[in-house]
Amino acid sequence: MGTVLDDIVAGVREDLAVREAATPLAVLKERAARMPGAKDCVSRLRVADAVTVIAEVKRSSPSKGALATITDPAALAAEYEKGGASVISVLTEQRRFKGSLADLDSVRAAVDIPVLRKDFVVTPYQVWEARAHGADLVLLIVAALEQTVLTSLVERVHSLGMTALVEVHDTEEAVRAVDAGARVIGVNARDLKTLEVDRGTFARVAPAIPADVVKVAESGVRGPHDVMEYARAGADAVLVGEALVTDDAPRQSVADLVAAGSHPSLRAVRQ
Ligand SMILES: O=P(O)(O)OC[C@@H](O)[C@@H](O)c1c[nH]c2ccccc12
Repeated sequence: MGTVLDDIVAGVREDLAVREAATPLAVLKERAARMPGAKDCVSRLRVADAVTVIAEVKRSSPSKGALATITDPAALAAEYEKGGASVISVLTEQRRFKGSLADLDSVRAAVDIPVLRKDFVVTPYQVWEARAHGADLVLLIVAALEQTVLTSLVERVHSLGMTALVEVHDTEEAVRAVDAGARVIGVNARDLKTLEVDRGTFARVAPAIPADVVKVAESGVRGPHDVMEYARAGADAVLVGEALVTDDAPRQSVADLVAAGSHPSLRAVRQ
């Protein structure tokens, strides 16, 4: 029996085959060419004296099941932006996360800040798709990719002007991400093979990431306190989903996380 990650990727490949049959790569490339260029993300994610916030549009997850209905992802994303989010993450995986490329389209049209396509990207077709739908960043998960494939996908993302957010869960994967040319690395506190969350993961893995690479702490942020913990461990940004989609006042909650990320007490530890 495979891991949760194997199961998800198998489903993603099936859905992908359907889209590939419907929309040839050449058509996607034409659409991508007509899109406004991707926005620079590194400078927005790494800001002096502050941890930035990536706020996620997420309906459901394999670990928790249904989280929120989110009938209007554009409206939610606009709230996140007003609260001070630096980037919006949009889950586009359909089976487990109940996302879609249509969600990406509506969020893209609703906000000015960069948008991340969050999916299980395993082929160049999905990278073109991300650009054709206006994404500025693309998630690439090291645990789901062989090294040569990872390297070529990072290159493809960067060659289309987008930024790869390369996700790791341990030191070995962090080294692979760096070798593959990642400029932004996300350390996921959730193990995608078991779905368990360990908030200590970031602090253990961060030392393996070079100083010039942007460090994102992903998953398990419950509120301002966790943002400050991740900040003290050296995070440049945090990626938050569940705590925001299950909140009645997402704009205020993003604002609270942003405020925690620039709390004066963090200056001394972060210089
Ligand atoms: O909902 P949380 O615990 O705040 O986590 C958000 C985000 O990190 C999580 O959705 C995530 C991180 N890496 C992923 C890879 C695929 C799907 C989802 C994810």
